[in-house]
Amino acid sequence: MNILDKITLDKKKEVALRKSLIPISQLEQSVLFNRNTLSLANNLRHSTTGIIAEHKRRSPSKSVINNTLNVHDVASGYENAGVCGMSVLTDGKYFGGSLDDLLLARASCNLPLLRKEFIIDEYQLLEAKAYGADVILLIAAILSKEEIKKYSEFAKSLNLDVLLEVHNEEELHKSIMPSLDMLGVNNRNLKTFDVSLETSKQLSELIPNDFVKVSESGISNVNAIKELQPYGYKGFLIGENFMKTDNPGENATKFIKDLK
Ligand SMILES: O=P(O)(O)OC[C@@H](O)[C@@H](O)c1c[nH]c2ccccc12
Repeated sequence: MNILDKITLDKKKEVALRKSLIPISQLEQSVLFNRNTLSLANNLRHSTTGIIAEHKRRSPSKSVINNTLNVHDVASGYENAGVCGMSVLTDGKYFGGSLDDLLLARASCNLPLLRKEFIIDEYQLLEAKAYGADVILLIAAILSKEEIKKYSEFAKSLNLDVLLEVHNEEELHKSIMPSLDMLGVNNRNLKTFDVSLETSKQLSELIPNDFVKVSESGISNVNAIKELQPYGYKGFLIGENFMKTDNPGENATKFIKDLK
C-alpha cells in the first residue's frame, strides 16, 4: 500500500471517531462559524509576490522539520512578512499538526488560513469553519470527481475558498469544475515524494485562466518563483524552506523582499 492510501485509511477511522465525539450541532455553535471569511484567491489575484506560507512540524518525507516553534510566533511572523495567506497542517499522525494549531493561528493573525488536511468527509469542512479556516484543500489523488464536486460545493455554501490539488494530467481533467477557486499543482508526488518544478510547468497550460494557479512544494528560493511566474502562477505554497529555520517569519520577510 502506498503512503497516500495509508493516510486516507487512517483518516477515515479518525473522522469516524471525531464525529462520535463532537456532533455537527456543536461545531456550528463555534463563534468562528459565522465570521466573515477572508479570500485567499482574491489576495493572490492582487499580489505581485503570492506567497502562501505553511506551518508544518514534520512530514512523512522529511520526518522532523521543526519541533521547537509555537504557532503564535509563526503566524504573526508570516503576517508581518506580508504573505498572502497561511497554510496550517492539521493532520496529527503524519504531520504533527492539529485543529488546535488552526485555532491558535486564527487567534494570532488576520491572514486567510488554509486548513491543510486530507479531506475525505464533509464533516471536516464544518470543522475547518468552526476552527477558523478560510480555505480548504481538496486532493484529487484521493477523491472521485463526484466527491470533488460534493465537497467543493459544500465548501462554497460555507463561504470557504477551495484549493484543488493535482499532480498529473488525469487528475486535472477529472477536477476542473466551477466550484473551485484555485488550482494547485503539487510538485511533490505524494506517493513517491519525488519533487520537480517541471510538474508545474507542464500542467500550467492545461489549467483554464479563470482559476488562480498555485504551485506547491519544493520551492526553496526566489529563482524558482521567477521561473514559474511566466507560466501563469500567482500563488506559491512554501513550507519547509521557512519552517526549517529558527524564525520562519524573518525568513519569509527576506524572501519577499528579494522577490520584489
Ligand atoms: O514543504 P514544502 O516542500 O515547501 O511543501 C509545502 C506544501 O506544498 C506541502 O506541505 C503539501 C502540498 N500538498 C500537501 C498535501 C498534504 C500535506 C502536505 C502537502
